[in-house]
Amino acid sequence: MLIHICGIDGSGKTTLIKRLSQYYDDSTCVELSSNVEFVNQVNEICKKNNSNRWIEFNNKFRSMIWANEIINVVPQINNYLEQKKIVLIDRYIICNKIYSQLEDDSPLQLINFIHESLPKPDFAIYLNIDPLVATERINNRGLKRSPKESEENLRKASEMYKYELSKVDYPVRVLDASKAQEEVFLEAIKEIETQKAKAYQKEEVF
Ligand SMILES: Nc1ncnc2c1ncn2[C@@H]1O[C@H](COP(=O)(O)OP(=O)(O)OP(=O)(O)O)[C@@H](O)[C@H]1O
Ligand SMILES: Cc1cn([C@H]2C[C@H](O)[C@@H](COP(=O)(O)O)O2)c(=O)[nH]c1=O
Repeated sequence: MLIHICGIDGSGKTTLIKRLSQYYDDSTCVELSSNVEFVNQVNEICKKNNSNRWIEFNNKFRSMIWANEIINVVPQINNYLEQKKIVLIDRYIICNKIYSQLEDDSPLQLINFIHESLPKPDFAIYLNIDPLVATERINNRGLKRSPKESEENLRKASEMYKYELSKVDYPVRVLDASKAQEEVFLEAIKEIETQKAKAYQKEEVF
């Protein structure tokens, strides 16, 4: 079962995925990390030249780097799905679609073609949060903020998530991510159990 945990930055995706993967023995989280070395090197080179990757790479190019990350984890996802694991993933199709259009809303056909070739999530959990609350959390985290975490971008991404998720042909459960971590976690479990029961019923029929 492939579950896409999504939401704007600071909505609590990493926190929730970590808890769910500890709770479910038969789960695994798929991390996108194959280009990390490349991105770090680009950052270093840019820094030496008083620049940064957001100046040097346009939005579409950065999105292709992340699309490539997704392509690279597909064999891993398929392998886990064959083993009947619960696969938890963040930064998947919808996320890539949104960030590819955040600063430049012209569509990039290639991104859509890539997305069509990827394993479809069985369902998504959307962590809904006011961008202001997300901003506070990001600030409290104490890490350097990426340009895409500006309040304006969070607001835009929040609207885009709602629009994109309204178009998908798989179930989407919207959770109130401003609630306490424990509550969000329990509601996510409830949803996973519901979807597991439905999937089980389907298997029984066929
Ligand atoms: N329900 C919650 N209530 C309060 N704080 C939370 C909650 N969930 C997560 N946090 C805190 O908010 C911060 C952001 O959470 P987290 O890193 O999980 O979000 P994220 O969606 O993965 O962000 P990003 O996309 O930027 O990586 C962390 O400091 C985390 O401890
Ligand atoms: C463009 C884009 C970004 N992301 C996510 C992945 C990383 O956490 C950050 C960093 O992005 P940056 O543009 O390189 O600063 O954003 C993503 O998931 N999908 C994308 O298309």
